[in-house]
Amino acid sequence: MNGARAHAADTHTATDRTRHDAIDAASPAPLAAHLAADLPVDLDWPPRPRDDHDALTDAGAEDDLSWASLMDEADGRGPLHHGDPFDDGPPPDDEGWADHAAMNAMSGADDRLRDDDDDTADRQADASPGPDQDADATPADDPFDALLDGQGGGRGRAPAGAADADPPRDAADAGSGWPVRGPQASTPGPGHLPPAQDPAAPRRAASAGTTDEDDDDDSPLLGPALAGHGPALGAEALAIGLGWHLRQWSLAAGADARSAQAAAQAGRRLSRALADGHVCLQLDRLPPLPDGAHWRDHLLASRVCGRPQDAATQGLPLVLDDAQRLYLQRQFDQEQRLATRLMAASRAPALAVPDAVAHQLRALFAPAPGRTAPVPDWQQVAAALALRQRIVVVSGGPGTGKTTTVVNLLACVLTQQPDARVALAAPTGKAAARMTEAVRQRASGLPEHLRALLPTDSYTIHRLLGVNPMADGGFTHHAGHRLPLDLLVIDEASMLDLSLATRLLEAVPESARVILLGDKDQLAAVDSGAVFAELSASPHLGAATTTALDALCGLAPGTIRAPSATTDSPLQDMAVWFTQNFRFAADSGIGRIAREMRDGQADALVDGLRSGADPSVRWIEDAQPQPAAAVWQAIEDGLAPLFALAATRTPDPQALTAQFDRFRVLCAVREGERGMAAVNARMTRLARERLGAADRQPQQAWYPGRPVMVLRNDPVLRLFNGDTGLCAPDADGQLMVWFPRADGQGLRAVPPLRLPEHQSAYAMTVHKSQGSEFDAVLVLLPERPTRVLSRELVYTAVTRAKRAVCLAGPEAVLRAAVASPTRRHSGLLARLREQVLIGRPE
Ligand SMILES: Nc1ncnc2c1ncn2[C@@H]1O[C@H](COP(=O)(O)OP(=O)(O)OP(=O)(O)O)[C@@H](O)[C@H]1O
Repeated sequence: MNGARAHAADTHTATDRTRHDAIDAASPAPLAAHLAADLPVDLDWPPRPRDDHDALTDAGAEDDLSWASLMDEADGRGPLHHGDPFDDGPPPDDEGWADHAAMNAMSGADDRLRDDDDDTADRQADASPGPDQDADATPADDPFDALLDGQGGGRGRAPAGAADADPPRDAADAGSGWPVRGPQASTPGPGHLPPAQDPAAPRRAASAGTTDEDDDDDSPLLGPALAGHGPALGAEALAIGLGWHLRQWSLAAGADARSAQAAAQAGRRLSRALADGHVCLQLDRLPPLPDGAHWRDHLLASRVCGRPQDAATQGLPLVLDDAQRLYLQRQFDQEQRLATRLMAASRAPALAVPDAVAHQLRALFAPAPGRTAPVPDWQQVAAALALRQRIVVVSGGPGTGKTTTVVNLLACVLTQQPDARVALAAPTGKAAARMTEAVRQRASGLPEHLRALLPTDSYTIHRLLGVNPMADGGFTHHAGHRLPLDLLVIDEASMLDLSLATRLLEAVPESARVILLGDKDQLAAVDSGAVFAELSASPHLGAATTTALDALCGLAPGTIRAPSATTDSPLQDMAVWFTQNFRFAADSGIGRIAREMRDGQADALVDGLRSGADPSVRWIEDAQPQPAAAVWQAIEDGLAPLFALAATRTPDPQALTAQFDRFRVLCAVREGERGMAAVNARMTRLARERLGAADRQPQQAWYPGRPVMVLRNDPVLRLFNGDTGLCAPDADGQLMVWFPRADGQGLRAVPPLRLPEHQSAYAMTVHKSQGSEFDAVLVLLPERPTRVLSRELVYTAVTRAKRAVCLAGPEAVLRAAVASPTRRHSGLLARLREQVLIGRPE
């Protein structure tokens, strides 16, 4: 996740472990004994890790669906006798089977695995410092020129045969030139965290003495049986576990064996679909059952699956709606709650806009002298809509003026109500900090008295809601205890998954305005759902609304005509699209390739890349398993200024951070020779060589200039999954890790030994880069098409770049990505339509 990964991973860890325990405790001994009698001997365990091309909901994925094969599949019976990580021994009794929390727990565990899928820590093999090959190398004057023209000249190449062994951390730290400040050594000062009580201490104590690499184990939920097997296997184990539990529950409830088996199979596929970001499983995309049997009939006979409209089946673990969508109860419930909340906002009467505010709206969006604004000005339309409506969704690519619009909207709202309680938030700390800074910059043209009223801080959504493991749903603020707000702006809202979007909107008072900003063409949330894309798919404005907006914006009647919707959504008067880019000219390199990717124009994209016509875009065609020398060179050139700064006597944290934000390697995948971990490992070696060359004795885990990304939320330290920091000495010469402050003003220091789980961050996955921007990026594609590659992924990657982008990979992989737009199965629109029927008078 997310981000998300922007999920409260720490919070979830505890919760999910509890749920997992509940599942284990729920195993019924009598059933297990009964099943043991007919266990197959040739079980597929451990299950085959799914290969890159396994489309989890692909109808053709498993076509041998004879009843015998269904019975024999590793749907639960296998793991029971082959070291099933879910089976902790003889189950105590069968009472727990009635507890469908166990099934929801599977869903929660899936959520966590999505997080791990993206977050699996760095298993880097650091190198001892090698011989000084090029100590005197000076970085290119402008690293991006070098990156783009490929004229790096071999600076700082890692020496062949450099050892890959990491020195033992403690020993190395003790003998190194850089002291590493631990929790006790920390002296509070400006920007330093106090040596506070640390609830995470027991967890860290448990891993005390481990190396960074040891810390990176990503399988706390699954236990030793799956350690090191990677997230695909973990997700598969969860799917198997869910199938197994459904089958047991179904049999225990008196269902016939075939229906129980169908429930197990469907549950297993549903679990995989959730792990792939879908909210539900489309039954009509599954291969037919043998003997002409219907999935639906068997599922409804399985006694673990109910229809939404049947009160008697409420509380069963599976829900099957009339359009063949199969859900876990939890996701169905969230979809229904979100639809209810959205429809309530949509039905609320429009807010009155006083004349003074309308006047201000026209003044703020007046074109600059000498310029003609497009008619209508969609920025103005969006702001006008947000003055009238409770929830507004603004979708636009980078640089289309979303922040500018919000600043002007805030100015209008604060004119009307100077004491309005306004909050800015985003799914990640980085995005939140960027928004604070962008709002500050865009507000420079506002009158001083309005500027003074603008928020000076942004929140991560978790911080806004208040992560609280003891509270209902894990947050302090929820439907029963709403946020004290009049207006909430959420940036990077495309990263919101169904669960977080539901909780967030439920926690906002119905009287408040919510503005969701994002880009519908970017990657959706790592977890289930694509709420932002679904809400922004329909930019339809009703006739009454366009009439009112024309008047508010001072336009002639009939001027505003919304684009046609791409879906038949019952929501209207909610979404606005921004298409004009004010940062890049329409024909600029980055803008052009982003548009071609978004629109699926692979031929034009490849032709443009090959031509090399635009100096801001570079293409390194590279189809080998190992990145080509030119790719490594481009990466080294991009990082050379950071290494050079880090090797100075007293590297300045602020300067290092600014330099680090200028260039990033974005990888589509984590593992493999072209994955994030491999790039991080190689760049770590290189960094150490450079520091060694500068006589900085960098054998330790912590060295100046080491960038790290936090992988687990730590509310006490106010560090969240995805936050990046840089290691640099403080005024006392102690190595600290420096993170941007939430208010975007400067940095704060955290002692390295207090950090929650983290990894080096020279390279990051594209998923993790959402919400961040860099001057230049190098996008490293894998050698073959993989399941994670999509149009949205490459679009998101290139739009992280502000000045220059370098794409490296095989043409076939790029084409395959552009030809693969993501579609997430969900029933949100169906739930919204149901709400329309519910609200319709008899
Ligand atoms: N209507 C406009 N006319 C001229 N320039 C504009 C207009 N709107 C925005 N800009 C400029 O375009 C740039 C990008 O604007 P802004 O930051 O608001 O876009 P954004 O969509 O929020 O971008 P990002 O998604 O990257 O944060 C800024 O320099 C801003 O001043």
